[in-house]
Amino acid sequence: MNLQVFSLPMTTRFRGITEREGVVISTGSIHRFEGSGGWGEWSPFLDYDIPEIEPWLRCAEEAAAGDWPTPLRETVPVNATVPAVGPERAHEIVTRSGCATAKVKVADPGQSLADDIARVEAVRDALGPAGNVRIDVNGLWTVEEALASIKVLDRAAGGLEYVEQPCPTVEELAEVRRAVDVPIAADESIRRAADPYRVRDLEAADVAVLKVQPLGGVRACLRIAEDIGLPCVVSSALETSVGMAAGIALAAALPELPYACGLGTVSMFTEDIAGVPLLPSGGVLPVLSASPAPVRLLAEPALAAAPERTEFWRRRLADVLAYRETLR
Ligand SMILES: O=C(O)CCC(=O)C1=CC=C[C@@H](O)[C@@H]1C(=O)O
Ligand SMILES: [Mg+2]
Repeated sequence: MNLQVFSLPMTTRFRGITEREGVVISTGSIHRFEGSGGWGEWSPFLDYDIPEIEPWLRCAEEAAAGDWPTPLRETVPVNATVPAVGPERAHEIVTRSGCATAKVKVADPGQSLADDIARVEAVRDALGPAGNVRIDVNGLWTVEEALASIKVLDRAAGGLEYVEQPCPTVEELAEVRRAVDVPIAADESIRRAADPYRVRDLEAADVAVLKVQPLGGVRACLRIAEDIGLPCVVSSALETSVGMAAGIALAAALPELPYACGLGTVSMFTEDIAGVPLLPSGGVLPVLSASPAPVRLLAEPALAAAPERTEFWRRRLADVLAYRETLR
Protein backbone atom coordinates (compact mmCIF):
# COMPACT_ATOMS: atom_id res chain seq x y z
CA MET A 1 0.00 0.00 0.00
CA ASN A 2 1.38 3.39 -0.97
CA LEU A 3 1.40 5.86 1.90
CA GLN A 4 2.97 9.29 2.37
CA VAL A 5 3.87 9.89 5.99
CA PHE A 6 4.89 13.32 7.23
CA SER A 7 6.79 14.33 10.33
CA LEU A 8 6.78 18.00 11.29
CA PRO A 9 8.56 19.61 14.24
CA MET A 10 6.38 21.86 16.42
CA THR A 11 7.44 25.31 17.57
CA THR A 12 6.27 24.60 21.15
CA ARG A 13 5.36 21.37 22.93
CA PHE A 14 1.57 20.94 22.75
CA ARG A 15 -0.38 18.11 24.45
CA GLY A 16 3.01 16.46 24.98
CA ILE A 17 3.80 16.52 21.25
CA THR A 18 6.97 18.04 19.80
CA GLU A 19 6.90 16.23 16.44
CA ARG A 20 3.59 15.76 14.58
CA GLU A 21 3.27 12.64 12.45
CA GLY A 22 0.47 11.60 10.13
CA VAL A 23 -0.49 10.33 6.70
CA VAL A 24 -1.91 11.90 3.57
CA ILE A 25 -3.96 9.92 1.08
CA SER A 26 -5.32 10.86 -2.32
CA THR A 27 -8.43 10.39 -4.36
CA GLY A 28 -11.09 7.97 -3.33
CA SER A 29 -9.09 4.97 -2.36
CA ILE A 30 -6.20 4.59 0.03
CA HIS A 31 -4.96 1.89 -2.36
CA ARG A 32 -4.36 4.49 -5.10
CA PHE A 33 -1.94 7.07 -3.85
CA GLU A 34 -1.20 8.66 -7.23
CA GLY A 35 -4.46 10.47 -7.85
CA SER A 36 -5.33 13.58 -9.79
CA GLY A 37 -8.09 14.60 -7.40
CA GLY A 38 -8.54 15.32 -3.72
CA TRP A 39 -6.39 14.72 -0.70
CA GLY A 40 -7.16 13.76 2.86
CA GLU A 41 -5.16 13.68 6.09
CA TRP A 42 -5.19 10.84 8.59
CA SER A 43 -3.25 11.90 11.68
CA PRO A 44 -4.69 10.20 14.78
CA PHE A 45 -2.62 10.82 17.91
CA LEU A 46 -0.11 8.09 18.72
CA ASP A 47 -1.63 7.31 22.12
CA TYR A 48 -5.07 6.42 20.65
CA ASP A 49 -6.03 2.79 20.11
CA ILE A 50 -7.36 1.20 16.90
CA PRO A 51 -11.14 1.45 17.55
CA GLU A 52 -10.79 5.13 18.47
CA ILE A 53 -8.87 6.07 15.31
CA GLU A 54 -11.26 4.49 12.80
CA PRO A 55 -13.46 7.65 12.50
CA TRP A 56 -10.29 9.67 11.81
CA LEU A 57 -9.81 7.60 8.66
CA ARG A 58 -13.40 8.26 7.51
CA CYS A 59 -12.62 11.98 7.65
CA ALA A 60 -9.56 11.52 5.39
CA GLU A 61 -11.53 9.41 2.93
CA GLU A 62 -14.35 11.96 2.76
CA ALA A 63 -11.81 14.73 2.06
CA ALA A 64 -9.97 12.69 -0.57
CA ALA A 65 -13.29 11.93 -2.28
CA GLY A 66 -14.06 15.67 -2.35
CA ASP A 67 -17.36 15.05 -0.58
CA TRP A 68 -17.87 18.22 1.43
CA PRO A 69 -21.12 20.19 1.88
CA THR A 70 -21.67 23.56 0.25
CA PRO A 71 -20.01 26.37 2.20
CA LEU A 72 -22.23 29.15 3.58
CA ARG A 73 -19.36 31.62 4.15
CA GLU A 74 -16.04 32.54 2.50
CA THR A 75 -13.92 32.98 5.61
CA VAL A 76 -13.86 31.54 9.13
CA PRO A 77 -12.81 33.55 12.22
CA VAL A 78 -10.23 31.75 14.37
CA ASN A 79 -8.71 32.00 17.82
CA ALA A 80 -5.03 32.18 18.68
CA THR A 81 -4.04 29.02 20.56
CA VAL A 82 -1.76 29.61 23.54
CA PRO A 83 0.06 26.54 24.90
CA ALA A 84 1.24 26.32 28.51
CA VAL A 85 4.04 28.83 27.93
CA GLY A 86 5.27 31.73 30.07
CA PRO A 87 3.49 35.11 30.02
CA GLU A 88 5.94 36.86 27.68
CA ARG A 89 5.69 34.14 25.05
CA ALA A 90 1.87 34.02 25.49
CA HIS A 91 1.70 37.77 24.87
CA GLU A 92 3.85 37.43 21.76
CA ILE A 93 1.77 34.54 20.32
CA VAL A 94 -1.46 36.50 20.68
CA THR A 95 -0.05 39.77 19.36
CA ARG A 96 1.47 38.06 16.31
CA SER A 97 -1.70 36.08 15.55
CA GLY A 98 -3.85 39.06 14.62
CA CYS A 99 -6.80 37.23 16.24
CA ALA A 100 -9.43 38.90 18.43
CA THR A 101 -9.97 35.70 20.44
CA ALA A 102 -7.39 33.57 22.26
CA LYS A 103 -7.68 30.10 23.74
CA VAL A 104 -5.31 29.57 26.64
CA LYS A 105 -4.22 26.14 27.86
CA VAL A 106 -4.36 25.90 31.66
CA ALA A 107 -3.91 23.19 34.32
CA ASP A 108 -0.86 21.78 32.53
CA PRO A 109 0.74 19.06 34.68
CA GLY A 110 3.78 20.53 36.43
CA GLN A 111 2.40 24.08 36.45
CA SER A 112 0.55 25.99 39.14
CA LEU A 113 -2.60 28.10 39.17
CA ALA A 114 -0.27 31.10 39.55
CA ASP A 115 1.31 30.19 36.18
CA ASP A 116 -2.17 30.03 34.61
CA ILE A 117 -3.15 33.39 36.12
CA ALA A 118 0.03 35.05 34.76
CA ARG A 119 -0.58 33.57 31.28
CA VAL A 120 -4.24 34.61 31.19
CA GLU A 121 -3.39 38.16 32.35
CA ALA A 122 -0.75 38.44 29.63
CA VAL A 123 -3.24 37.26 27.00
CA ARG A 124 -5.85 39.81 28.11
CA ASP A 125 -3.18 42.51 27.93
CA ALA A 126 -2.27 41.45 24.39
CA LEU A 127 -5.90 41.32 23.19
CA GLY A 128 -7.10 44.54 24.79
CA PRO A 129 -10.49 44.91 26.46
CA ALA A 130 -12.54 44.04 23.34
CA GLY A 131 -10.95 40.60 22.79
CA ASN A 132 -12.26 37.25 24.00
CA VAL A 133 -10.28 34.99 26.32
CA ARG A 134 -11.30 31.35 26.64
CA ILE A 135 -9.45 28.64 28.55
CA ASP A 136 -9.04 24.89 27.90
CA VAL A 137 -8.52 22.58 30.87
CA ASN A 138 -8.55 19.24 29.00
CA GLY A 139 -10.52 17.69 31.88
CA LEU A 140 -7.69 18.10 34.39
CA TRP A 141 -9.62 19.66 37.29
CA THR A 142 -11.83 18.08 39.94
CA VAL A 143 -15.17 19.86 40.48
CA GLU A 144 -13.76 21.63 43.56
CA GLU A 145 -10.65 22.76 41.68
CA ALA A 146 -12.84 23.93 38.80
CA LEU A 147 -15.06 26.07 41.00
CA ALA A 148 -12.08 27.74 42.69
CA SER A 149 -9.93 28.12 39.56
CA ILE A 150 -12.68 29.41 37.27
CA LYS A 151 -13.39 32.16 39.79
CA VAL A 152 -9.79 33.42 39.87
CA LEU A 153 -9.09 32.94 36.16
CA ASP A 154 -12.34 34.73 35.23
CA ARG A 155 -11.08 37.68 37.29
CA ALA A 156 -7.55 37.46 35.80
CA ALA A 157 -9.02 37.45 32.28
CA GLY A 158 -11.36 40.36 32.97
CA GLY A 159 -14.15 37.95 31.99
CA LEU A 160 -13.82 34.53 30.33
CA GLU A 161 -15.72 33.79 27.12
CA TYR A 162 -15.99 30.12 28.16
CA VAL A 163 -14.17 27.27 29.90
CA GLU A 164 -13.49 24.21 27.73
CA GLN A 165 -13.71 20.76 29.37
CA PRO A 166 -12.98 21.77 33.00
CA CYS A 167 -13.44 18.20 34.33
CA PRO A 168 -13.27 14.71 32.78
CA THR A 169 -16.88 13.48 33.00
CA VAL A 170 -20.18 14.77 31.65
CA GLU A 171 -21.70 14.61 35.16
CA GLU A 172 -18.90 16.83 36.50
CA LEU A 173 -19.33 19.31 33.62
CA ALA A 174 -23.04 19.54 34.49
CA GLU A 175 -22.23 20.13 38.17
CA VAL A 176 -19.72 22.88 37.37
CA ARG A 177 -22.11 24.44 34.86
CA ARG A 178 -24.86 24.67 37.49
CA ALA A 179 -22.47 26.39 39.92
CA VAL A 180 -20.74 29.04 37.77
CA ASP A 181 -21.85 31.86 35.45
CA VAL A 182 -19.00 31.34 32.92
CA PRO A 183 -20.26 29.24 29.96
CA ILE A 184 -18.95 25.66 29.71
CA ALA A 185 -17.73 24.08 26.44
CA ALA A 186 -17.49 20.31 25.96
CA ASP A 187 -14.60 18.90 23.91
CA GLU A 188 -13.39 15.44 25.07
CA SER A 189 -16.93 14.73 26.35
CA ILE A 190 -18.03 14.85 22.70
CA ARG A 191 -15.05 13.68 20.64
CA ARG A 192 -13.97 10.81 22.95
CA ALA A 193 -17.43 9.80 24.20
CA ALA A 194 -19.39 6.67 23.35
CA ASP A 195 -22.45 8.94 23.26
CA PRO A 196 -21.76 12.60 22.37
CA TYR A 197 -25.41 13.50 23.12
CA ARG A 198 -25.11 12.91 26.89
CA VAL A 199 -23.73 16.47 27.05
CA ARG A 200 -27.08 17.68 25.70
CA ASP A 201 -29.20 15.28 27.75
CA LEU A 202 -27.49 16.20 31.05
CA GLU A 203 -27.42 19.93 30.16
CA ALA A 204 -23.67 19.77 30.77
CA ALA A 205 -22.49 22.44 28.30
CA ASP A 206 -23.33 25.75 26.64
CA VAL A 207 -21.02 25.17 23.67
CA ALA A 208 -20.08 22.05 21.67
CA VAL A 209 -16.51 21.73 20.37
CA LEU A 210 -16.43 19.68 17.15
CA LYS A 211 -13.30 18.14 15.59
CA VAL A 212 -13.68 16.60 12.17
CA GLN A 213 -11.12 13.77 12.42
CA PRO A 214 -12.18 12.20 15.75
CA LEU A 215 -15.86 12.59 14.88
CA GLY A 216 -15.68 10.94 11.45
CA GLY A 217 -15.65 13.83 8.99
CA VAL A 218 -17.39 17.02 7.95
CA ARG A 219 -20.81 15.54 7.20
CA ALA A 220 -20.83 13.46 10.40
CA CYS A 221 -20.07 16.63 12.40
CA LEU A 222 -22.84 18.55 10.64
CA ARG A 223 -25.30 15.90 11.80
CA ILE A 224 -23.98 16.08 15.37
CA ALA A 225 -24.26 19.88 15.28
CA GLU A 226 -27.88 19.63 14.21
CA ASP A 227 -28.82 17.00 16.79
CA ILE A 228 -26.88 18.35 19.76
CA GLY A 229 -28.70 21.70 19.60
CA LEU A 230 -25.82 23.78 20.99
CA PRO A 231 -23.73 26.55 19.42
CA CYS A 232 -20.63 24.91 17.91
CA VAL A 233 -16.94 25.78 17.77
CA VAL A 234 -14.87 23.85 15.24
CA SER A 235 -11.41 23.07 16.52
CA SER A 236 -8.38 21.32 15.04
CA ALA A 237 -6.70 18.09 16.02
CA LEU A 238 -3.35 19.66 15.10
CA GLU A 239 -3.67 18.91 11.40
CA THR A 240 -1.39 20.20 8.66
CA SER A 241 -2.99 22.47 6.06
CA VAL A 242 -4.18 19.36 4.17
CA GLY A 243 -6.30 18.24 7.13
CA MET A 244 -7.14 21.74 8.35
CA ALA A 245 -9.16 22.37 5.18
CA ALA A 246 -11.69 19.78 6.43
CA GLY A 247 -12.22 21.62 9.72
CA ILE A 248 -12.61 24.86 7.80
CA ALA A 249 -15.13 23.16 5.48
CA LEU A 250 -17.22 22.22 8.53
CA ALA A 251 -17.01 25.73 9.99
CA ALA A 252 -18.03 27.10 6.58
CA ALA A 253 -21.05 24.80 6.33
CA LEU A 254 -22.52 25.25 9.82
CA PRO A 255 -25.77 27.25 9.68
CA GLU A 256 -24.61 29.38 12.64
CA LEU A 257 -21.03 30.19 13.64
CA PRO A 258 -21.25 32.44 16.71
CA TYR A 259 -17.69 31.82 18.01
CA ALA A 260 -14.16 31.97 16.57
CA CYS A 261 -12.85 28.49 15.75
CA GLY A 262 -9.71 26.72 16.99
CA LEU A 263 -8.33 26.22 13.50
CA GLY A 264 -5.29 28.48 13.58
CA THR A 265 -2.85 25.79 14.68
CA VAL A 266 -0.80 25.34 11.48
CA SER A 267 1.39 28.11 12.93
CA MET A 268 2.46 25.60 15.61
CA PHE A 269 4.54 23.72 13.03
CA THR A 270 7.91 24.96 11.85
CA GLU A 271 6.97 23.79 8.32
CA ASP A 272 3.81 22.80 6.46
CA ILE A 273 3.31 20.13 3.78
CA ALA A 274 1.09 22.25 1.49
CA GLY A 275 2.36 24.86 -0.97
CA VAL A 276 0.59 27.71 0.82
CA PRO A 277 0.01 27.11 4.55
CA LEU A 278 -3.47 27.77 5.93
CA LEU A 279 -2.42 30.52 8.34
CA PRO A 280 -4.93 33.14 9.51
CA SER A 281 -4.68 36.67 8.21
CA GLY A 282 -6.56 39.38 10.09
CA GLY A 283 -7.96 36.66 12.37
CA VAL A 284 -9.68 34.69 9.59
CA LEU A 285 -8.92 31.66 7.40
CA PRO A 286 -10.07 31.29 3.79
CA VAL A 287 -12.58 28.56 2.89
CA LEU A 288 -11.31 26.13 0.23
CA SER A 289 -13.44 23.80 -1.90
CA ALA A 290 -11.01 20.88 -1.31
CA SER A 291 -7.88 20.09 0.70
CA PRO A 292 -4.70 21.58 -0.75
CA ALA A 293 -2.28 19.06 -2.26
CA PRO A 294 0.76 18.24 -0.08
CA VAL A 295 3.13 19.54 -2.73
CA ARG A 296 5.99 20.32 -0.35
CA LEU A 297 5.84 16.86 1.22
CA LEU A 298 6.07 15.29 -2.23
CA ALA A 299 9.02 17.51 -3.18
CA GLU A 300 11.02 17.71 0.06
CA PRO A 301 12.25 14.47 1.70
CA ALA A 302 13.01 16.42 4.91
CA LEU A 303 9.25 16.65 5.63
CA ALA A 304 8.72 12.89 5.25
CA ALA A 305 8.92 10.49 8.19
CA ALA A 306 11.79 8.00 8.54
CA PRO A 307 11.24 4.57 6.87
CA GLU A 308 10.52 2.81 10.20
CA ARG A 309 7.85 5.39 11.02
CA THR A 310 6.30 4.92 7.57
CA GLU A 311 6.22 1.21 8.33
CA PHE A 312 4.51 1.94 11.67
CA TRP A 313 1.76 3.96 9.91
CA ARG A 314 1.34 1.31 7.24
CA ARG A 315 0.72 -1.27 9.97
CA ARG A 316 -1.58 1.08 11.86
CA LEU A 317 -3.67 1.59 8.73
CA ALA A 318 -3.83 -2.15 8.06
CA ASP A 319 -4.99 -2.66 11.67
CA VAL A 320 -7.76 -0.07 11.28
CA LEU A 321 -8.94 -1.64 8.01
CA ALA A 322 -8.97 -5.07 9.68
CA TYR A 323 -10.91 -3.61 12.63
CA ARG A 324 -13.42 -2.12 10.18
CA GLU A 325 -14.07 -5.58 8.78
CA THR A 326 -15.11 -6.75 12.26
CA LEU A 327 -17.76 -3.98 12.34
CA ARG A 328 -19.53 -5.20 9.20
O1 LIG B 1 -8.76 24.79 19.78
C1 LIG B 1 -7.65 25.27 19.49
O2 LIG B 1 -7.40 26.47 19.65
C2 LIG B 1 -6.55 24.41 18.94
C3 LIG B 1 -6.70 22.95 19.01
C4 LIG B 1 -6.54 22.38 20.39
O3 LIG B 1 -6.56 23.07 21.38
C5 LIG B 1 -6.34 20.97 20.54
C6 LIG B 1 -5.99 20.23 19.45
C7 LIG B 1 -5.64 18.88 19.58
C8 LIG B 1 -5.71 18.26 20.78
C9 LIG B 1 -6.23 18.87 21.97
O4 LIG B 1 -5.46 18.59 23.10
C10 LIG B 1 -6.48 20.37 21.90
C11 LIG B 1 -7.83 20.58 22.57
O5 LIG B 1 -8.04 20.02 23.64
O6 LIG B 1 -8.73 21.26 22.10
MG1 LIG C 1 -9.98 21.05 24.08
